[in-house]
Amino acid sequence: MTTTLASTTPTATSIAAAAPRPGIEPATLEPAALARLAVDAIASEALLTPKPGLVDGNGRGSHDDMNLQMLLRSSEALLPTFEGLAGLGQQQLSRQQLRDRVGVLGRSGEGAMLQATDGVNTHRGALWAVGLLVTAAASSATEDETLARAAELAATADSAGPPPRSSHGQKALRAHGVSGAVGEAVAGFPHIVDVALPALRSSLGRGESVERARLRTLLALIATVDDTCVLHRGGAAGLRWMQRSARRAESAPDFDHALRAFSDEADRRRLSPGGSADLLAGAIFLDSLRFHLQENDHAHV
Ligand SMILES: CC(C)(COP(=O)(O)OP(=O)(O)OC[C@H]1O[C@@H](n2cnc3c(N)ncnc32)[C@H](O[C@H]2O[C@H](COP(=O)(O)OP(=O)(O)OP(=O)(O)O)[C@@H](O)[C@H]2O)[C@@H]1O)[C@@H](O)C(=O)NCCC(=O)NCCS
Ligand SMILES: Nc1ncnc2[nH]cnc12
Repeated sequence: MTTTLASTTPTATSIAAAAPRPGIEPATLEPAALARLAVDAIASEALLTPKPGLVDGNGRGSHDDMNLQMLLRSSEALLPTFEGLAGLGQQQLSRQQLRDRVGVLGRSGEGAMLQATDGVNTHRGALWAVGLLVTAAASSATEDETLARAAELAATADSAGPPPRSSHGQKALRAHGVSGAVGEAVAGFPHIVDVALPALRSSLGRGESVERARLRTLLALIATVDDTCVLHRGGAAGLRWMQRSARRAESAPDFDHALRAFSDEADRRRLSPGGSADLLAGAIFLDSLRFHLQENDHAHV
């Protein structure tokens, strides 16, 4: 049985009321519905405000070459790629065949993103993380299975791929010995599983708003991720400052004031936690998947 996506917007109360359940069935969602959830997750991250160093509803953060409209255009441009990835995930292919076809589609998605942004790298990391999760979710019965399949896909060599390019991430990886976007995926997205989803769900469980829960989740990620975007611009000292500031803001008595101050200072220092933003989108995607499946499930009771 396949289910199309109900056009419902999660509210704090409805999400908090939905207890985790084993045995949910992502594989019953149509590729188009999975793709819409993926794009919505990436767009929700962009719209979340205020964020330290990142583009948000207040402005460009520490990015001279991006703005919110560009990020929203870029998210929407990824819709056909996500739908194609979910379709691939549902085909009977060997692991290697699937990896190679995902690589081809992922690179063409990067092309669509760059066309929508006149060449600016807005969402390479989001396409990588959420693309793997969408592919995996299309044929998985639980959240754990989705994460395990995504990790397996990331760990499989892309035999159709070009030689690795010299990206900011590659340079940070060499200079600082961190594992970056690839290491995160191969390890099964530990920052989504152990940091982001617990932060998101515990905040929602306490009755906080969806927006507050996502801001707390972003801070929890910034405090722990070795973000190659921060390393590229600020080196090890920049990363240490970013992580310490996120921890302080997270536990400050006046959360809104502390987050605003952190955001202003990160903008001023020109530091941007783009990797944490992408992992937040991944966590929102997984959580929204669970929410919609529960909604659909309840509708059938
Ligand atoms: C395998 C790929 C990820 C490519 O690998 P590559 O080594 O080229 O990529 P990296 O640079 O290492 O990382 C890619 C992006 O991942 C985000 N990221 C950073 N750290 C982490 C982390 N610890 N965990 C998870 N994710 C992380 C980050 O993306 C965000 O930052 C982008 C802006 O970055 P950049 O342009 O470098 O920096 P700016 O500050 O904007 O530049 P300046 O203004 O200073 O000039 C932004 O896009 C955010 O998304 C990293 O950039 C993968 O892409 C790949 O192989 N693709 C091939 C196709 C494929 O197989 N796809 C499969 C799935 S679809
Ligand atoms: N909100 C954002 N601002 C800048 N870069 C990003 N990469 C992913 N999300 C981003």
